[in-house]
Amino acid sequence: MSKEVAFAIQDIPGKGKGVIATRDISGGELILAEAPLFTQNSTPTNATLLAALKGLTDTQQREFFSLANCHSNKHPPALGTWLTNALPCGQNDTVSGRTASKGGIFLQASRFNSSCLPNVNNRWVERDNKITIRAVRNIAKGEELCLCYIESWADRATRQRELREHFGFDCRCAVCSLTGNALRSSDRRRSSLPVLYQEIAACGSNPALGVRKIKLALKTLSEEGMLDTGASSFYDDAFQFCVFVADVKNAKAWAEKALESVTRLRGSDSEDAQQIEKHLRDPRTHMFFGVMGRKTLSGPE
Ligand SMILES: C[S@@+](CC[C@H](N)C(=O)[O-])C[C@H]1O[C@@H](n2cnc3c(N)ncnc32)[C@H](O)[C@@H]1O
Repeated sequence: MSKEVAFAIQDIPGKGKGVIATRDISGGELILAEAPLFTQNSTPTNATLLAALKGLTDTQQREFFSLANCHSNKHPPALGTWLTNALPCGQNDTVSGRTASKGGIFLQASRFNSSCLPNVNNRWVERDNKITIRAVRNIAKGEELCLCYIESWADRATRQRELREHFGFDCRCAVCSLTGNALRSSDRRRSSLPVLYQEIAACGSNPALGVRKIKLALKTLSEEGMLDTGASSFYDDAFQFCVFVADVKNAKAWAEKALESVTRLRGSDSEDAQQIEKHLRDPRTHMFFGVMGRKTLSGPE
């Protein structure tokens, strides 16, 4: 991590507290690595939370209850505070259906607000028992640092419904504030992404079509300003299609894009990055190399 702390937690008008960059931050930079105050399985009850809180010091209990609680009308304080602040401790990805089996409360990481065009990404590092937060792009001093709490590949009405129901606020991020044609285009692009994702997954017997659809998905992400956060799995899929048909040159080109993207999002020490790096060195080591007979596809533009 860089010598100088990159952020400060402060009051943000209309959002309670939030996190502001106190200096310029480079894309991929590790901003925070923090151990949880405590963790729970992904669906705790008020009783399991109270039992966990008993194991904490008075100061830690006060710190927990000083976090935001947007569910104070619906749930007891411990559960309301958990539901407002818990972050996944494991892989959490609603598009692919992976859901973390536990969550955690973090005194700093739980202060990051949400945007549908986030500039930071969270990852749980099991080995270190810590959550890490990285910049997904260059960030200027003074910008607010935001995660995205929900699945961002959805139209505005869906995103707003989720954020209101689970986090009690009306999102006014740059994307939710679009109007007219700009909003319609954004909605169309974001709604098309989960469909493309499924279609690409079904292209195993037609890698050439798979790569064409991947290029369309990447164009869509780029137009939506989401390449930084959304492209890595598409790059990896394109790499795999090239591997199926023993297209070494294009497999390497896609793997390079995947590695660059995953490293920025998750760090070079992440399992995903290490796996891609291994295949980048020699795509022939991939278990599905050449399973479909030789063919030349295309590389990234
Ligand atoms: C995990 S907390 C984030 C930190 C919180 N703002 C605080 O004061 O501690 C989640 C809560 O922050 C607020 N919040 C997060 N993102 C927001 C946004 N984009 N606009 C308004 N409020 C937001 C909501 O009240 C939400 O329930």
